[in-house]
Amino acid sequence: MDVRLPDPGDALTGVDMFAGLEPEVRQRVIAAAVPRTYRKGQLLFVENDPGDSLIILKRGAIAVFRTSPTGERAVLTVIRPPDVFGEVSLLDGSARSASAEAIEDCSALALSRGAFIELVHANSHILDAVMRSLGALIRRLTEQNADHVFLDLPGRVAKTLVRLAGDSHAPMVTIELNQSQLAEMAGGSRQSVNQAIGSFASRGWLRTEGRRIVVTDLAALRRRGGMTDR
Ligand SMILES: Nc1ncnc2c1ncn2[C@@H]1O[C@@H]2COP(=O)(O)O[C@H]2[C@H]1O
Repeated sequence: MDVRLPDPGDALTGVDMFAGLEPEVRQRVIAAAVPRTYRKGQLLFVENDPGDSLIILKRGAIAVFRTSPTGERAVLTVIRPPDVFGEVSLLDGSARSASAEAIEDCSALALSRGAFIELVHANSHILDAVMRSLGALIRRLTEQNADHVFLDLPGRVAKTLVRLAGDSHAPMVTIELNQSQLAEMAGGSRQSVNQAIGSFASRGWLRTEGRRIVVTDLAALRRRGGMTDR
């Protein structure tokens, strides 16, 4: 009997930017990329560093953040695999637009600027995907701007939690993020974010378990974050 095993995939499986590549080009990307590991708490780069590589995250989680002159952090996003980041400085040849820190132990592949630019020029699929990823970044920035104008802090906390829960349809979703990281993402003080979390917990929308937040009513958080129900 002919038994078909599931396709084990490769290092680029699931990464939108490299989807639809011919196998030969795909192999060239993998061959050009250098494996990297980052320990939890390790800084990958800080804003204004020269942008020398694109990072393809295979395992772990990375916080992308900016730091104010007084040292406060604003987390712009948390990258989880399979995803790519660090493309902005490679494309415009400028310095890193934000800093990146491993918030879990990570493994990744780093593609040098030269290899990335060569692939973008040689391959219309990659060019399309790069444009899609820049479009997505611009939409995200527009939404973040609007949230800061139109939502109060509990609304931003609710929306941040929904975003972190991803596309889950499960009745309960566990988010591995402590309250300071959540405050950095929602753009508020720890104290006011704690108050918002306490009020959501008292309504039965979530519960906290140490460094985790277990969301029990995603629909209620979606409504509080001004998001339309699916
Ligand atoms: N506001 C943001 N939201 C999501 N990702 C971002 C944001 N700003 C920067 N990044 C990512 O963080 C990276 C920092 O390095 P680069 O500027 O090379 O490329 C950047 C993007 O990949």
